[in-house]
Amino acid sequence: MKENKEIKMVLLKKDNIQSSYPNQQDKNHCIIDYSNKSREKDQTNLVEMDPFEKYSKIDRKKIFEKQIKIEYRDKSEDKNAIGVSQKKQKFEWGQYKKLLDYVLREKWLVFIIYTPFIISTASQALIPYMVGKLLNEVTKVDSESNVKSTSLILLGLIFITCFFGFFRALYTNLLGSKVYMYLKRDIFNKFIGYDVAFFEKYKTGDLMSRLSRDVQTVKALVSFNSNMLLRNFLLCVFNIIMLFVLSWKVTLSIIPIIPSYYFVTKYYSFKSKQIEKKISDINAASSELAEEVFSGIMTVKSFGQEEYEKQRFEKILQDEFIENKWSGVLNAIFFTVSNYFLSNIGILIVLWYGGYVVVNNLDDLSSGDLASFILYTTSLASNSSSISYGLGAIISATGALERIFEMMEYNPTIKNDSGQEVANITGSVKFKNVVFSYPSSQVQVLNGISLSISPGDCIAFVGTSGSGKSTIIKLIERFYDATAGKVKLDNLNVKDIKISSLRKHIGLVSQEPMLFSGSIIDNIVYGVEKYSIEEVDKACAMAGVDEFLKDRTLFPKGYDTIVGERGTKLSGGQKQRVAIARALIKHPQILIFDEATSALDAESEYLVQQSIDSLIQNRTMTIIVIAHRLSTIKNCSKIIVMQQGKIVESGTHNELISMDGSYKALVERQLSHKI
Ligand SMILES: Nc1ncnc2c1ncn2[C@@H]1O[C@H](COP(=O)(O)OP(=O)(O)OP(=O)(O)O)[C@@H](O)[C@H]1O
Repeated sequence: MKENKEIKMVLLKKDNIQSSYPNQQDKNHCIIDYSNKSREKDQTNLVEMDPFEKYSKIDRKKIFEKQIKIEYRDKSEDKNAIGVSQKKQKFEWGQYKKLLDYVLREKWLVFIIYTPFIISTASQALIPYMVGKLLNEVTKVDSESNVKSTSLILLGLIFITCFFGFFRALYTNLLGSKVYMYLKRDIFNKFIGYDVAFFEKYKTGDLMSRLSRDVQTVKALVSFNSNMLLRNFLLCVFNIIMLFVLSWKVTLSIIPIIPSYYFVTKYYSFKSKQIEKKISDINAASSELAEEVFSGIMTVKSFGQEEYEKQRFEKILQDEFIENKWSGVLNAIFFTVSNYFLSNIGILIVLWYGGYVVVNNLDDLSSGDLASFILYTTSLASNSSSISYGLGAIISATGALERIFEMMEYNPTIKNDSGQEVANITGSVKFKNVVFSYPSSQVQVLNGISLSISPGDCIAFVGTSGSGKSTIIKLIERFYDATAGKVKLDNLNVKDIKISSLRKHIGLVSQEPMLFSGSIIDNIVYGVEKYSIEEVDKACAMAGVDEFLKDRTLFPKGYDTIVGERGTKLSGGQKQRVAIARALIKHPQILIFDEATSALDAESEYLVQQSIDSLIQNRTMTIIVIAHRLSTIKNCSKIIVMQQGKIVESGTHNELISMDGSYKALVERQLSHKI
């Protein structure tokens, strides 16, 4: 690890910084991932830079005061180090083959789209030609009947273009919406089935982007961009043919304009993509800040930090404004050059040289043909610039597809569909020499845990913070697999039990109860297919929900009271009691309380504690508790004391007190602090 004094010596191109983030285990240790490839190639292009300018959450003041250590990681050779979103995007056929599978689920629609597509494109291509023909007729004397018939043909072409164009647009949008629905459904269904490690590997923001922005990009590709690209390409080819047919001499005179159009548009889309990327990064930073501030509004207010947060937001807004300003400048330049300058210059050349050709009879070109020629020229210009737009859209869609399919092809270590169904269990749990490290870290969190819990036991885990108590629960629930050793339920290795079957027998009440928006009863019967109202009443009575629901002035709708988003309309204690009722209605053989009262105030803690204590005393299932309350711990058949991933003591309350060890110290500390 390099010390901060080196920070100013780091010479890196801005684009070479991949990410900078604090180490999860140690906030005073920060990691900067960078790619060093271009260092050898182009030393002159390197600049001394501040690697933290990307609005990372790292406290910059602390960095420069050298309170934080910086570790640089050269990721040049590490292909997986760069998130897909940061890879250079290019066309990849493999991704499109996967997308094609989705598109071809609607074979008939694809077939239907291409019929109106071909007809509308062909008729549109003929319109400029017929305009020229009409002009020729108009300029002829005594040719009224031809004017009429030519006008009718032109009208017919316009009608055909509109009619079939409408159906083309309608069906391509329908196809795009269907692919969008299939893809979004598959993404959600895949994600929800993945193991917990997946949700640690990818940030929630990334998952949300796959489901929103990326699928939207793919939808735009299917419903619009791919179709338009093909249409523009066909029109370009047709325009060029028509220009040569009308007059190869005048065509040669405007040839230099066509590539100019193409290159101006290409440069514009390249530059605007760069600016868009910056704007989108800044935008993400502002959303992140707003989300953080609004979700932690109590803390912000209690520390009186409203002004500070306003300033942080203002700084981001200013940066966003500058980038938006540049985007505006770029747009103004582009539209002036392409729409005003190049197109008008093109028309001028055609009229000037074409007029000269017509007047001097240098080619077989009439004034009507000249009008067709101008229309084909402008059509060619706009179609060729649309092609480079379309190509840009395809490249962005490639990136989106790559990100989507990378996550959809994630291979979870814990699979939902393997293992056997277990209809009934007695509720015994065994750990045999269990060793465990979290997938995201090398640190060994459990070091050879062996324990045995008999059916109907009440076991309490106590110990210092970070000693591994909650980790044990996660292994019983099989959120993770033990790195070594065995976790057994009723003498069956949990790895051999089907996940849904395993979790059906376990009721978990965690520290922060997660309620879903909906009514109280919706939350209680969450995940239960069949229930009777008597069962709900019984679970509510055992959990103490009936205690607060009795108050009809506060809860006039009883079970049907809407709890609000994440249960915000209920107090912490009320939410926790609903969570207990939710665990009980499953009739679990193993009931787990993981610090169920620690996030509550004293009054709520007392009420929830009463429910837990009575459940323990009248228990009909195995109960596992992580708690610091002496009353709860005392009533358990066994207390396991943990320290640094190891069991250091175990026994009943009285046995442990007589051992005069860690447990006794813990109890004394608790009594002296009246915890
Ligand atoms: N998802 C995770 N990824 C990496 N490390 C983790 C993860 N969750 C917990 N840890 C680490 O595992 C260790 C044990 O954590 P655990 O939550 O089991 O402790 P605990 O005894 O329940 O603590 P507390 O009483 O404070 O809740 C801690 O050092 C913690 O930093």
